[in-house]
Amino acid sequence: MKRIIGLTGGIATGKSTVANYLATAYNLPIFDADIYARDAVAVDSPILQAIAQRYGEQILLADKSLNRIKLGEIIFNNQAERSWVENLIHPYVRDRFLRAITEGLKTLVLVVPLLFEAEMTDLVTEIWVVSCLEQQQLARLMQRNNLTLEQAQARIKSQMPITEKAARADIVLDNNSTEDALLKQVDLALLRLE
Ligand SMILES: CC(C)(COP(=O)(O)OP(=O)(O)OC[C@H]1O[C@@H](n2cnc3c(N)ncnc32)[C@H](O)[C@@H]1O)[C@@H](O)C(=O)NCCC(=O)NCCS
Ligand SMILES: Nc1ncnc2c1ncn2[C@@H]1O[C@H](COP(=O)(O)OP(=O)(O)OP(=O)(O)O)[C@@H](O)[C@H]1O
Repeated sequence: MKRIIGLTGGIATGKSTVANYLATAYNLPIFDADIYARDAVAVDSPILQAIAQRYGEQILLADKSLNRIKLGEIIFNNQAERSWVENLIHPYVRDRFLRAITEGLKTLVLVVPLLFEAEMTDLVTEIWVVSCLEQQQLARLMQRNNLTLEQAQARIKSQMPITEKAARADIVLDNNSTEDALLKQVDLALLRLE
């Protein structure tokens, strides 16, 4: 049976840190929902055209690509608009995952920030949640993305609370301490469910 790890967590809780380690230390193939979601809105794609029709040409940059900051301002502050955008993009992301799973080797890792929210748990055989306290999450998010407190809080609030995600995990990776401490838990998690 294939082993398909669904790696999730809250925004900026440490998913990419874990995924990079799984790729470099264990040579595991990584498939990332955020990258597929970017492909979905490539210049001239039908999905980007639909977005431009709804929000006007101002949602595009001079080179016709998506103005991600503007779309973020809309969807992280308005649940109805977020659902509208997600209904366009998530089926595309799911389809790309399905193809990756069919073509993939024995063990693969799907990095899916919205694994629960977008109902993609059926794609994976085990769920890992990278978790940290909201204060840490806020600090890391504000620093990495250069966001104000309000902007960072809006993004966090648009996701399922991390405690709920942790309650539904097979493995919870605690990322309140150092990166080394996080990666040691990854070593154990890989062994535990083998
Ligand atoms: C709004 C957009 C343009 C902002 O782009 P930006 O470059 O600032 O962020 P990026 O795409 O790298 O996402 C960063 C993180 O934001 C969070 N996030 C993204 N979309 C959502 C969403 N719809 N709901 C909650 N959190 C989200 C995730 O934790 C993600 O890892 C972009 O996030 C987007 O297109 N979102 C809708 C598609 C989606 O749901 N993507 C999630 C993966 S399926
Ligand atoms: N244990 C840690 N100690 C200090 N900084 C950390 C730790 N873990 C992660 N970070 C930093 O926090 C930020 C978020 O981590 P990372 O990018 O791995 O999160 P993510 O869950 O993949 O984020 P996103 O949902 O936005 O894709 C990064 O700048 C990362 O370097």
